[in-house]
Amino acid sequence: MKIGICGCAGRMGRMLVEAVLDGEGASLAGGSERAESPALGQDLGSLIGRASLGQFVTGCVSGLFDVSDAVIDFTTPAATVAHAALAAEHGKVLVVGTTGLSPDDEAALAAAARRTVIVHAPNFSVGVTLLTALTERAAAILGPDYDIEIVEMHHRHKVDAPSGTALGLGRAAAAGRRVALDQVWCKSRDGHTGPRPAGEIGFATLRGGDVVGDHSVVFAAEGERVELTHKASSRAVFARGAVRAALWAEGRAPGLYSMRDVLGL
Ligand SMILES: NC(=O)C1=CN([C@@H]2O[C@H](COP(=O)(O)OP(=O)(O)OC[C@H]3O[C@@H](n4cnc5c(N)ncnc54)[C@H](OP(=O)(O)O)[C@@H]3O)[C@@H](O)[C@H]2O)C=CC1
Ligand SMILES: O=C(O)C1=N[C@H](C(=O)O)C[C@H](O)C1
Repeated sequence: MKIGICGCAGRMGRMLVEAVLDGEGASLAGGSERAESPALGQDLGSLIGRASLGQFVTGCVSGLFDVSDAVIDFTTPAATVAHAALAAEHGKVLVVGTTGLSPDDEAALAAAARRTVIVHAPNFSVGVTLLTALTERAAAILGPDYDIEIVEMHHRHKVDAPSGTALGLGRAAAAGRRVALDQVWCKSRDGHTGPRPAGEIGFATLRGGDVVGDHSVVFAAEGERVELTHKASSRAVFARGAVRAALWAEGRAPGLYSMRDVLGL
């Protein structure tokens, strides 16, 4: 499968170029950056510290879709929405890792997924996908006596909060309790908050240094506490998962799929 990478010069973009080059069944179709990017014209091999590939960072994303069977996009919400429309137009698989999408952005992805295959996940690691499934089950089993708090820490460059993964874990916990997350969430606390309302799902966000991505789901009751934790120490786990999702997507019916679909969880 020929795979193109949008945002190929970014932290994840470079990991994705490596994962495609090293992935069985995958070959690199090319990589794009925004039209004004200083990375345009750079060799994709040199970009990741390997031998030259004779393939260069392009600003023509439509051309990238032309030469790809699947495109992987870890960029920004605005870019992802534009790429979803292009994927639908070209009938190509799109794998989206971008987080911080607004409800309108999510709706745009869902609309594009009526015409093509889109796999969208806030976290493509196998470990977090399992953690998400476990969180849903734990929330259902433990019930309302256990207060749910989700704690995440990421590197100082991260621009969205809470992380997409934290929100995904919150959604899973809410599903386990058969409630809608946006009816019960508390995304941050400050000042005289009063006691914790029953049924709330709380979030705490830490930022600093080079932390790749830590997530914990805490179930706290009177007399005991259960904590489920995942720590990523390399972005390679996200990149390998995204390539796995692209290969899985080949030949599927149009629709919006998740990493849980890819892993059958
Ligand atoms: N789902 C998952 O498993 C994971 C998701 N993420 C998410 O992926 C996203 C990217 O993260 P990260 O790599 O750290 O961020 P970076 O800022 O390092 O990379 C984003 C890249 O996208 C580029 N870009 C912006 N607009 C466009 C465009 N229109 N076309 C092509 N490229 C564009 C940026 O260029 P420029 O800097 O010039 O604007 C940059 O090179 C974030 O939303 C993050 O939360 C991260 C890790 C795992
Ligand atoms: O921005 C990041 O780096 C990450 N973002 C994703 C998120 O928002 O959950 C996934 C991962 O934890 C790294």
